[in-house]
Amino acid sequence: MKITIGTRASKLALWQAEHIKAEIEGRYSDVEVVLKKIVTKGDKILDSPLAKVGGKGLFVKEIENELISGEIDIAVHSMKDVPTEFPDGLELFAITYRGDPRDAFVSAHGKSLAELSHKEDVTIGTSSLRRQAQLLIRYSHWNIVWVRGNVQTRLKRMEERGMDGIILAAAGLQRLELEHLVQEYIDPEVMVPAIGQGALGLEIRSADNELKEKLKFLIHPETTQCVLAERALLRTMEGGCQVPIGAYATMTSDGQVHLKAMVGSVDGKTVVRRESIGNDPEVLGIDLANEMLDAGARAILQEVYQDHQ
Ligand SMILES: NCc1[nH]cc(CCC(=O)O)c1CC(=O)O
Repeated sequence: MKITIGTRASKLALWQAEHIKAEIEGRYSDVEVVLKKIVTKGDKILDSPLAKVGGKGLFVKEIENELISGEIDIAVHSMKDVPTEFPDGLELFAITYRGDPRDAFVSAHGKSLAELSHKEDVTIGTSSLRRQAQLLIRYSHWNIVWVRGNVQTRLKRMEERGMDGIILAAAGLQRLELEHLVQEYIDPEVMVPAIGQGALGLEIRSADNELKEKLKFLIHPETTQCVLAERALLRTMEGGCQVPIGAYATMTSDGQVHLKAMVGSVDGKTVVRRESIGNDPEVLGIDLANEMLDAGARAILQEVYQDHQ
């Protein structure tokens, strides 16, 4: 049997696809997995201002089209880039084990966030409103600048533009064997991670029952429950990937889902934080989102959408 995985061509995407390929081939000696690289709209406009307002699914549409037409059988995504809605005929079949969910600080001159906190004229790069908001909550006098592109490009821009550092996902740096660049890992309480950060997701055709049967071993039940709660919250807030929303869920020792979330204004001046514990990830995410919307998140998000249209 041959299975084709569709993937973006960035080093990180390829690592993730290779990782799933190795898992499948390690499990079945009679299955051959091949990778097909696909260029997405998001890849083409990476450095344009358009990418900033990109909208939902900039990195997945072309891949989904190839799934529908049968060119590929599986799409491997970073969970945090997967839209909350799927086209007819496709589904998010598996959420795999979650790696490191944290954000990481890469420092240009070996200084920690605490050391930089007293300095004037600090410039930090990020490509996420979530990270920007959470940096400004603590360090309101810092200058936050936009860096886009894949992990390697962002590191290069940091040097070229003389920034003091950038924030990246720990999981991405670890997968690219760039862990040595991390100055510090930021506690998820201080910087709440992006929805699904660190987990991988497999999208397949809903009707492909044979493949589903074969791949069910990749499903990680605890991660799935946690990420489903985070995604229910995001969906209820109608947030794409470019919103200042963070959510991170863990399992309690008695098997419940503990969801913590924050919504912050882009300038870091207003923030709504809530947490809750429950058994049903969907209900938990939806209820917490509604509670937060009523507690000020609705106003924050409306302002973000107005400014970024
Ligand atoms: N938005 C890009 C992206 N998508 C997934 C990761 C990292 C890996 C992950 O979170 O699973 C990154 C890089 C980053 O945010 O620094």
